[in-house]
Amino acid sequence: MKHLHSGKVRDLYELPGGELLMVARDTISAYDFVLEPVIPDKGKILTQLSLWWFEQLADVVPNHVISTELPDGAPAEWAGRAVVVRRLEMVPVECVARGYLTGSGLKEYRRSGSVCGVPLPEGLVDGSKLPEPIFTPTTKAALGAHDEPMTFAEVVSAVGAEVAERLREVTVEIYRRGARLAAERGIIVADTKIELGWSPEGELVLADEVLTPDSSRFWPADRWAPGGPQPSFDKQFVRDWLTSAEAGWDRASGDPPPPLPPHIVERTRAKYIEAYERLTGRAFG
Ligand SMILES: N#Cc1c(N)ncnc1-c1cnn(CCN2CCOCC2)c1
Repeated sequence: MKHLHSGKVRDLYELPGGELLMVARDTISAYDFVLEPVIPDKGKILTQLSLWWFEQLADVVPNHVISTELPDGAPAEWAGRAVVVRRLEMVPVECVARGYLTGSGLKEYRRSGSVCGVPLPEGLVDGSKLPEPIFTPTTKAALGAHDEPMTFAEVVSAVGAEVAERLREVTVEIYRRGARLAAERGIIVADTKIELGWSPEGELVLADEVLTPDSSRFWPADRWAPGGPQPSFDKQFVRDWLTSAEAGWDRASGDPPPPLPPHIVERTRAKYIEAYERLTGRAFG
């Protein structure tokens, strides 16, 4: 099959019939590096979580999933982490919704009191819950470049008013539904990025992955403490080890980080399984 795209953690292939095959790798990224070694089963765990969310959200927006059966010719090791999807005309906007202020949104807020042109109350800090979830779209930067924030007016210029309104409505609704369900299970979804595309029939369809720790910030709710960086549900063991004296890594050097030790790999794998089982109520395996 023909390779089309590679992201940090997933690849896209073209199948003979014109559909696409989206394959999740077991790789994990931190501090803008793809780390070594992989986290066993991460691709399968997050693919199964995303498939579950697609089912939960089918009443909000149709999705691009065709089949989870491994197509002929695909390596057996892709089983469980490869999804046959419809080929769409992707919308040229990264659709992001935020329910909490952190990362690039916090930086923009500190400079301007707003995020993507949306004015926010004074006095917010890192990790603050926003009064309402907001649509904070960005451009789709080329590989290696940074996505740039877009105001809603810029989205309108890019795709027209009606589509812009629909992008905002779908993105915020998916965030609200995901954040509410996750909160009931002890996980804060601080923000999420979705990808939307047009089907040949002109329908707006949810693509990519949805509400996974790769597309969203997952925080343990019982450790939420606004006023500084929040612990990551899935990546905190990795971040703490990489910045520990034991790792001996100088982040400012630009050198790639050292490989993760086995106990960090295993504890991180366990966190992905914990997120899957708490959210879906299903045992992984
Ligand atoms: N999903 C999807 C999809 C689709 N259903 N139809 C056409 N194009 C795309 C597509 C093309 N690029 N991306 C960006 C993110 N990719 C995700 C997969 O892994 C590689 C990166 C999405």
